[in-house]
Amino acid sequence: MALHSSESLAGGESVIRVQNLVEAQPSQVPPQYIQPPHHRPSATSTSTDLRIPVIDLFGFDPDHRDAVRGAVGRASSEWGAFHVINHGIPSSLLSQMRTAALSFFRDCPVSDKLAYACDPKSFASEGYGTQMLVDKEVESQASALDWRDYFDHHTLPLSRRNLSNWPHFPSGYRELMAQYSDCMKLLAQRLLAVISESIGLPSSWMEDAITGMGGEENFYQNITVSYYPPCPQPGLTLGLQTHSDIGAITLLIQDDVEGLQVLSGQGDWVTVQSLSPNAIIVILADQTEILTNGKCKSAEHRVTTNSSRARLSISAFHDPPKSVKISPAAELVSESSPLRYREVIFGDYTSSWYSNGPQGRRNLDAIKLHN
Ligand SMILES: O=C(O)CCC(=O)C(=O)O
Ligand SMILES: [Fe+2]
Repeated sequence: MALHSSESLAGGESVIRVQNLVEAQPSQVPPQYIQPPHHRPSATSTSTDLRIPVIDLFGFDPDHRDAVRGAVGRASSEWGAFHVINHGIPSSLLSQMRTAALSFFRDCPVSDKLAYACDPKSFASEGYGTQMLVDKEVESQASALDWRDYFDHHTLPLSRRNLSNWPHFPSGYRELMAQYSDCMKLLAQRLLAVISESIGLPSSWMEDAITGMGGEENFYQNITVSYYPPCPQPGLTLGLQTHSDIGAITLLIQDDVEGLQVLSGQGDWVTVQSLSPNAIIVILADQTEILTNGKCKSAEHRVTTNSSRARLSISAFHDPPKSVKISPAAELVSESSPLRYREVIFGDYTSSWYSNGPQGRRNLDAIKLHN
């Protein structure tokens, strides 16, 4: 089965990005992007009343710590996703990052972008890509290709950071991305401390567990810029299929085009509102759910498409290294709260995720203990 149409582009590389498909102004999407009926946005229940929580962090002021801890604890167990404001990251950095990322996708010629093409044969390789890997789900037609192009940056630890792998256009992009990476790392660390405290554990607990006590060199971060071109048939497609994030905590910014949706506890899809350009969206991921024995929820989410405007988001993923073993905190396991997940090695978990496809929370469900 042909999973993506291809055409020969400058540089002789046979590859297609969604953005190139759209340039031909098709009235219909190619069949490989059409979701099976039960995955289509039109077939799933969407709530317009619900909103993910908005949490004021008060710049991590100790005088507000108790209130912030309570709000983060509630949002983590009910939603696994929330907005944060007054997080300490300058709004100018967020807007410069959005502008630079959009300019790379909009203004950089295709042939220049393809100079950074990621390796389609390896998982999570760095660079400019689109969903090309054939996971079992796409192969069996249980899902379809994402209506999305992206640029993945390996940002941390510093030993993985090589600025020459990142866009040279627009000017200053590389330095800006490096600065953004450092700021997001700091915010992730501060949020992990609040989350640890919210479940009654020492502030350093989550970060120690994720890094396997390995410190800075074991604090992994990837930053993905996602670009969702307008889609002629939004009812049939998804910008990004339903999934939960693999790692520990994702920090995301979006532009003023909505599209990200989170699944509520009641089973309705809730659109993440375009709040203020300064807000950052926090999405808790699978390893956080495992470590907290289910006290924090890994949010199931997806991205819908629209026919009029391209959408941009920037996700900073914070992950354990492949070798680290992740299992629920002994302190959170008791007779009234039995062990809910078996231990995983993070590298095994990611391999299974990439070869099976996310299928909602299937990979997390597969390690659940039913006791
Ligand atoms: O584009 C978005 O808003 C979400 C991106 C996302 O969920 C991801 O990259 O894992
Ligand atoms: Fe995600």
